Amino acid sequence: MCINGNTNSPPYPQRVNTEKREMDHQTLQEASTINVSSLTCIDLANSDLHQSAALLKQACMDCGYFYVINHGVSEDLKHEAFHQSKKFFALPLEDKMKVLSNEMHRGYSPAFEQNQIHGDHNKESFFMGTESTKDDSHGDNPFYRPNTWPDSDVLPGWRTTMENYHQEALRVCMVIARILALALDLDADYFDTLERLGNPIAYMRLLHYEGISDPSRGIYGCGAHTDHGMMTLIATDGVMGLQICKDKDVKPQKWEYVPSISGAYIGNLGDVMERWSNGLFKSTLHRVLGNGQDRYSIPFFLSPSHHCLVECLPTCQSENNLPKYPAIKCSTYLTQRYKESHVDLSKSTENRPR
Ligand SMILES: O=C(O)CCC(=O)C(=O)O
Ligand SMILES: [Fe+2]
Repeated sequence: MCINGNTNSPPYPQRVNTEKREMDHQTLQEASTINVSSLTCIDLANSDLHQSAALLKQACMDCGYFYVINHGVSEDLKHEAFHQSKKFFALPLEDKMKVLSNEMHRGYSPAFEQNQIHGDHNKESFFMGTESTKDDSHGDNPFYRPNTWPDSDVLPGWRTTMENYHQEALRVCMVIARILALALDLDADYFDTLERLGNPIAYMRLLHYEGISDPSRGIYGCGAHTDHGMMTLIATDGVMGLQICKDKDVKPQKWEYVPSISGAYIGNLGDVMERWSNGLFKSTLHRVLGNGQDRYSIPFFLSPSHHCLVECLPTCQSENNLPKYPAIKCSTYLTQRYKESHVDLSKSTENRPR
């Protein structure tokens, strides 16, 4: 399941046990027909960055999905984030509705939100972004706003846990961004500039899937989509559900499960990265199926700064390979993609990138 290309490391120790646990978890009827994807492991402790870059490049050209190990996020913090997430979703609906998603799309969204166009989504979620006030340098920009938090009397420590986790996930993404730069024949710090990842748009979403999907009726945990930003870092509670479709044009579509590996993140690229790389790196179609049991996950979505001009990277074009996508400001692109994937019931012009 995990192809660990780092020949200096021992095989990833959790591999066998985790696979068994995942298969125990999945309760779908036809286990023998389940396709499970093999993904590359990127080891962030590998000091040979060029070796990691070569591995990541192959993974990004193939499907843009990979595992991330030795990322340095403590298991305690991750565990605490899931624990607090479960506590929030276990609150009575009326308590959760007190932090209903605001016009900035931060806060709680109940299951079967009525504005998604890729099927009904049988999941509830809580969205938060980089904490920012109107008075700081971002002014009125909708991508940088204050978050909505549950009452600290009801959930003590909740906000601190989520802010710490957000900060750690961002740190990991910044490390991956350096390896991505090398994989694209750029300097390692190419994405680190103020315009690119200096003030990134960094959202995190707590998700609770309620277990039931019925694709024949258009009901999914999460319908087929690509992520809009640069990259996503996903932690799950280990319950199977995430599937990828490497070639969306092949009919019938072939879906492969991406199992979680204990201690590892699942990383994937989004559409901004596909545009930047002129289509060399893939933003792959994915969805989540319910399999009869609750599932919790925490995806973290990284996009460049709102004013970053997303245009074909210098190393991804030539006389024979001209830019395929017009240059576009990051905030314009994310707003446009959000509108395309949601029916505007709220009349809100603001954005919530995925
Ligand atoms: O829950 C997951 O595993 C993936 C969620 C996802 O794809 C998304 O929220 O964009
Ligand atoms: Fe996604």
